[in-house]
Amino acid sequence: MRLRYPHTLLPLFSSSSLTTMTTQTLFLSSSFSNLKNTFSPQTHSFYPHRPFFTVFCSKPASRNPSSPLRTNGYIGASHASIPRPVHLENPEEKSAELQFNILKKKLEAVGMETGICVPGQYNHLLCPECLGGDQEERSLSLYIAPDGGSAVWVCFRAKCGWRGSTQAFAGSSPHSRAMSQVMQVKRKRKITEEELQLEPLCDELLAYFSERLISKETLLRNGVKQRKYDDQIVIAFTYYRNGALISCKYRDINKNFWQEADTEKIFYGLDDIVGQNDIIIVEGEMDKLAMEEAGFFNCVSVPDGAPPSVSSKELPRPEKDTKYQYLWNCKDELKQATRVILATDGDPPGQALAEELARRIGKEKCWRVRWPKKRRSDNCKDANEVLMYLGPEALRDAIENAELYPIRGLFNFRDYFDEIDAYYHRTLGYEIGVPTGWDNLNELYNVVPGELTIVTGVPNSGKSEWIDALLCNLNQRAGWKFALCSMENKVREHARKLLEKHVKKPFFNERYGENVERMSVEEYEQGKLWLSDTFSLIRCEDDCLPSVSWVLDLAKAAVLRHGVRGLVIDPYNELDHQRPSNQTETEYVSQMLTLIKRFAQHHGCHVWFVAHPRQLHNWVGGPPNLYDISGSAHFINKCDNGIVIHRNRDPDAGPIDQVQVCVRKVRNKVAGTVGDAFLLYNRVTGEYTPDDNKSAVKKRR
Ligand SMILES: Nc1ncnc2c1ncn2[C@@H]1O[C@H](COP(=O)(O)OP(=O)(O)OP(=O)(O)O)[C@@H](O)[C@H]1O
Repeated sequence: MRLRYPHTLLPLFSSSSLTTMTTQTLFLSSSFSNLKNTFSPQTHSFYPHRPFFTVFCSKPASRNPSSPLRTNGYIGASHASIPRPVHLENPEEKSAELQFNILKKKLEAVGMETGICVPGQYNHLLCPECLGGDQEERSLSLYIAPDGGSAVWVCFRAKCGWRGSTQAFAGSSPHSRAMSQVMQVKRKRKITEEELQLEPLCDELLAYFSERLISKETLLRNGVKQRKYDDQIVIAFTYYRNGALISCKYRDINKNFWQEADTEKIFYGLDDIVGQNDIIIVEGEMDKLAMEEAGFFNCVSVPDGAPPSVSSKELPRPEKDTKYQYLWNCKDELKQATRVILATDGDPPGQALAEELARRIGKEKCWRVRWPKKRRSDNCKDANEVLMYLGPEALRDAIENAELYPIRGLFNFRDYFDEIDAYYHRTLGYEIGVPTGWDNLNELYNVVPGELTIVTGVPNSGKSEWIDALLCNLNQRAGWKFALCSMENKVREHARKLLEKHVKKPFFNERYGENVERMSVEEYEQGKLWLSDTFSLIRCEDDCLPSVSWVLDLAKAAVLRHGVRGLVIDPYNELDHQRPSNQTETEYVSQMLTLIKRFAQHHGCHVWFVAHPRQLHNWVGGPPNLYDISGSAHFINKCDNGIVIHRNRDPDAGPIDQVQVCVRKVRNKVAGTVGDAFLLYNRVTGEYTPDDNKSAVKKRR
């Protein structure tokens, strides 16, 4: 078999010629028929048109799964994966074999696996540059000339686009020349409408656009043309910059898109946004045309559609940002715009495109469009659908009602109106807090979900007792359930104290029972049910101290499993407070309280956190200050409510069962105000009642 060098391919293998290679020249070349005749049977499956077309065109943008040009454009080349032997019988053939082997070595030197490569065909390989991305696609299309003496390749992954060519021998004598260097070529062609043989749209295509409500005038203004490919007429969208034709994108009857080979990717309609303050970016040429029908000329379309999803990676450097080159190469036009309206498709890829564009343009000047409903259930997908289904007025409305592009962490009150409405109408309940159960204290303190109350007081002042009594009241009034992390309490002691308050009878009648009737077995059994139903216990079974995050994780589980509305952590010093050596206690407390507050807010759970005051040297028996809390002033700074529990121990100063509840801080005026309320403590049942003799409440806001 004789291998003949196809003269149409010769220019490919000089360093400059690859850039001048066009789809058209390859496509129209009469030599393909020669090739076909010459290389049978090896090339019997070699498609003269489509494969060249697909190899040397940029990646098509269509998301149509049936598209033969989709994703990697390899449809015509799949047979290349079947290795075919090359039979070389005479000296010329041996020489061809030699140069093919040299060529293979060169290709292997740049990382290509040439084991299954066949001359005269398109071979699918793993691209050594990008390794086929996450999917490890065989995205490199390698064409080896039928004589095995030269090769040209391109990677079809938009993010890679690696392309190049090489030949076995740079000169005439294979033995006298060193191996030529592998070249990478990324230069862009200059094109003209004449060269591309673009023609005015025929009546059939005008009718096609007319059905989509795109007028002839709009088509003319945007230079929409047609072109013959094979026997097919395709739509040609011309891409101009400063009045010069830069590229052309084609669309066939099956909605396959492809771009003129080796031309720059720019926005479609780029000249329309020059000097504009407001710019609209859409996802396709049809949408750009639709925008014009609605009166928006300041609109461009991206040249190659949307990505499947938002990239999780950092933004690449502009020169490496292959897919979005069209943004970088018109950055001046974009820079002068003060508002960029992203009117991409409403589907996930369209939204991913909006996000990718916004990431690059700067979200602060981006707006986004929500497409209106097409029918009762589904929304219009894009601008052209809005135009077709709802008309130009609706399209104008959609653009005029574009909303600010969301920026993570930056909100408007509007974003919270549902929540604020619920607050105003008090539909969630407890918006103004649950009363404590003691009328005099209710004027000062009410329990609001999601808040943090710090409770302090000197040792034995009755902090834990008072909190338990409060929980019992809240359960009785509002049915709240609680998670208890009370490290100092034995479980049975804690159960006793809670049951006494609930049943209002002593657990025992010895000593403190004072001949008051003891709770009956029935009452006790019922009480046990109430205990189990109302409280979840957070306890560290082993000897080590629990950390705050450990407690909060379990509290979260209690919220989700049992619907608890309150968490008690009693006391602070029984938690594990190991901190890094470079962190002060103040910093640590601040961070810890932030964690607790986040938990409270996120789960709408009120947290009572008991903290002891530091040692009071000259204590004269009065209530301590919140600033006396050991560890940090952050306790008072960060809490929503600060309460000091104090009890009188001097019979001359007043009744010794009197408890002073000093409300020292109330951040939320809806919840109460600062002041003191006096309760009387029942030693037998642990209950508290308002002290009627001391009903005056001091308010010192
Ligand atoms: N007003 C009061 N009159 C008399 N005894 C009280 C009063 N309040 C609490 N007590 C008793 O004081 C003891 C300690 O109460 P409690 O555990 O609630 O105090 P505390 O402030 O939490 O203590 P600690 O600082 O040790 O954590 C209990 O036996 C309780 O019955």
